Amino acid sequence: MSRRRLLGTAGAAGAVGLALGAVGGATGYAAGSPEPVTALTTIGTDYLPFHGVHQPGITTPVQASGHLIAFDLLPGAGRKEAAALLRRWSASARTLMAGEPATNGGGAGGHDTGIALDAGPSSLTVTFGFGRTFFDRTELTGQRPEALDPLPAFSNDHLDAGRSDGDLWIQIGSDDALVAFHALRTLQKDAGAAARVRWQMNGFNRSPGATPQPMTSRNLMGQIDGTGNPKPSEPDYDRRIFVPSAPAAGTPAWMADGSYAVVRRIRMLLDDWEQLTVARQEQVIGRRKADGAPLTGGTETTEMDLDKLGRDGSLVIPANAHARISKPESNGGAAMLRRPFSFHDGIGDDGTPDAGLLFVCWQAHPLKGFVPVQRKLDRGDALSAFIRHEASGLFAVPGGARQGEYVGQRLLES
Ligand SMILES: C=CC1=C(C)c2cc3[nH]c(cc4nc(cc5[nH]c(cc1n2)c(C)c5CCC(=O)O)C(CCC(=O)O)=C4C)c(C)c3C=C
Ligand SMILES: [Fe+2]
Repeated sequence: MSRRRLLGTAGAAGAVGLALGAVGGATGYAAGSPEPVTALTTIGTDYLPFHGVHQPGITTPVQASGHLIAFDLLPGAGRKEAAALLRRWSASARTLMAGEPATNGGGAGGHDTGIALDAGPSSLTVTFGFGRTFFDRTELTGQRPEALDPLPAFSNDHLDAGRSDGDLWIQIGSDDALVAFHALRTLQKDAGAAARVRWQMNGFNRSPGATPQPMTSRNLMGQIDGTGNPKPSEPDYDRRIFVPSAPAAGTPAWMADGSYAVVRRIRMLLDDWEQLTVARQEQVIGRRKADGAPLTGGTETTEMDLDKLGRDGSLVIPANAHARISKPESNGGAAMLRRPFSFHDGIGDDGTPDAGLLFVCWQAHPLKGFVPVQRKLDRGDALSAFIRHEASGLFAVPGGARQGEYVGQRLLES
């Protein structure tokens, strides 16, 4: 049974999937065994469409496993080669997100590597973006959005140029690590003679089902991280995250329904952080560690009371608390959708964990999202003493590919 058929059955309804499983559909570890075959869990069957108004992987729930990868076009590769590459990448993304084997598997004879065999789509998303340098290399400078102007330098930056920026960027996410790695290998092979990897970062989040009920994920500092994100129920949700369908003057038409991704590799100084008492850690953020509730009381979803004073007359949520400073109300309304992965790359040269946050945030314009907030954080965030920004990227992520289109077609064929 092909991965596609598996999806078609199990993805349609759990009961149907179960029924087919019972009549012998091969679902992985049980294949070839005499035991009755068990249907995929919902983690395997969960499927997100490739085609749509927006690219997947922006407002879709963050997955357990992720790869961020930037490519530079190779000498001799221009607009034509870039268009062919985006066409190949889009075809692979569509195929893999549907749970089918890769058509350009890269093994001898082009067969699929088999890394994701037996698994369902597992919420795989693949998201493509263009970096500032892409536009000169492809002689599309006139189509470069001004929103791709370089990010300002911040005092807390320790940026490694080799792990920053890039002509092209891909974000891969899946709730299965093998499905995510399979997509990574396939897309790397698709790059062929057109582009080479500039940098790659691997991340993770909590697995679905690990907690008794779904909840906001924790980061490697142990904090509930994501509470203050814009909510789909809020009237300005789309406006904050996406470029309008009819972009304003100054924004090229090909960015309609697109978004801008700011990517920061943020090292956490975990040895220092873990020296703090929980009470002190909570003062740094302004929220309780156990349940993410504001220090002013309530539950995770209760609004912070920024004016509340304690018995000693000082602010309950300190003036330099991270959650206070980063609030839209403290930044002229600037807001972003944070969709990060944690990372851990072993022990660094200094003997401390090379671990932290692959901070990915999405906004309609970086000057209305990341930039003003980071400027403010840079000046007085209590968290700054415990983190270090080590790499940075800003990418224009075009709207989703409609049926029959590839991602970026409206730019590359403009
Ligand atoms: C410039 C943007 C931001 C960076 C960089 C950033 C780094 C960073 N944040 C945490 C942990 C938490 N952040 C929280 C809230 C929060 N952070 C930002 C922005 C940046 N964070 C925003 C916009 C917000 C939401 C503020 C609001 O509207 O309430 C929180 C509190 C819980 C939550 O709302 O998610 C935590 C915890 C780390 C560890 C980190 C770098 C490693
Ligand atoms: Fe934050």
